[in-house]
Amino acid sequence: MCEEANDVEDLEHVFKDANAKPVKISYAVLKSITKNFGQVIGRGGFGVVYLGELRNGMVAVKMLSTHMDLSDKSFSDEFGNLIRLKHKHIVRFLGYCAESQGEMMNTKTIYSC
Ligand SMILES: Nc1ncnc2c1ncn2[C@@H]1O[C@H](COP(=O)(O)OP(=O)(O)OP(=O)(O)O)[C@@H](O)[C@H]1O
Repeated sequence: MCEEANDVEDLEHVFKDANAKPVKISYAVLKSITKNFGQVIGRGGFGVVYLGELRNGMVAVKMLSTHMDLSDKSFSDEFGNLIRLKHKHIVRFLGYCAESQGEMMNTKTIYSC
């Protein structure tokens, strides 16, 4: 359904092109732009939000809590809705990551700016 952003340049391309469609982002890219999830900018009902830095701007990276028992269907319904949202008063959804890796086992991440 989505193109893949496997390196930071791919994501920077999506960031600068307002008409670009949201992409599937690799966990390595999220880890890199958040400097290993080093700076928390907020906490919500479903998880923690981290600062991500691209060369052309800053983004918010929302990581869903591992304690949430979210089925794959609920997760894909959620990002399916976010992909369709487009409004001047709503932050743009750039993409999502659904990889389980190492210390982030079973974590699913949504990424927005
Ligand atoms: N795009 C963003 N830019 C800047 N700060 C953000 C952004 N998104 C989230 N934050 C920060 O992170 C906090 C938590 O965001 P989050 O979206 O998780 O909140 P929420 O409204 O509780 O959502 P939910 O209940 O869906 O988890 C916000 O209150 C804000 O401080």
